[in-house]
Amino acid sequence: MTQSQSSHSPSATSARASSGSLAARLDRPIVLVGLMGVGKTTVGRRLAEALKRSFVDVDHEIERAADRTVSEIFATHGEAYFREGERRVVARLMGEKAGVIATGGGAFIDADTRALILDKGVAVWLDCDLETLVERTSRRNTRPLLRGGDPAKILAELKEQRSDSYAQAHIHIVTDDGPHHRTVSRIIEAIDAWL
Ligand SMILES: Nc1ncnc2c1ncn2[C@@H]1O[C@H](COP(=O)(O)OP(=O)(O)OP(=O)(O)O)[C@@H](O)[C@H]1O
Ligand SMILES: O=C(O)C1=C[C@@H](O)[C@@H](O)[C@H](O)C1
Ligand SMILES: [Mg+2]
Repeated sequence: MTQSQSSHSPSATSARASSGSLAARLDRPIVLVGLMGVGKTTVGRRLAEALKRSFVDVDHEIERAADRTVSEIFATHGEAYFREGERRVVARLMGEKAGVIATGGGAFIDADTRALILDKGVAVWLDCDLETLVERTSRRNTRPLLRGGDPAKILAELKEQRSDSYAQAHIHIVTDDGPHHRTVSRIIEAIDAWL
């Protein structure tokens, strides 16, 4: 979509209008949670732009601090070590100025991390169907949990195991393959209604 089409579309206009009021009223970080490939990083960055807030991706923060990729951390130190780092990074971010935070897919499953996010932030569960997750995560081989077998089966199991935890988020958004600005608008409207 071109810039001029986007700036004249009704949903882009309504995203701008409601982002103004939300930016003034919300004093907590917006924390995106949900399964691998649902779009937390992609949508989170655009949401932050719409709200003129800072954006932090927890996976990227961990990689920066460790000077290693997520895959290397899993391979060298194991998942428990990664979760500890994840908990520490989320705790630090939740104490900082209100911005937009994209978590890694497993962060909200850890009970301590989840409690912190629910206490100090507004948790938004991004959700979509399994086929879409399988297709999107197949584009890059950066997710260690999907390497141990059939990614479709692993994602189905994770969806089953994790949905009760994700459902504790303050807000639930079922996304589609539509333009990102539409998802951003829907998140802003849902937070406005929640406030
Ligand atoms: N609404 C969307 N429509 C089409 N493609 C999308 C959408 N959202 C995300 N994608 C694509 O899906 C892939 C995965 O998205 P992204 O990395 O943002 O997921 P994530 O939720 O951050 O995953 P992880 O938990 O592994 O960090 C990317 O290639 C991204 O461009
Ligand atoms: O769902 C998960 O547990 C993960 C998702 C990714 O974002 C990374 O945090 C890591 O690959 C683990
Ligand atoms: Mg991500």
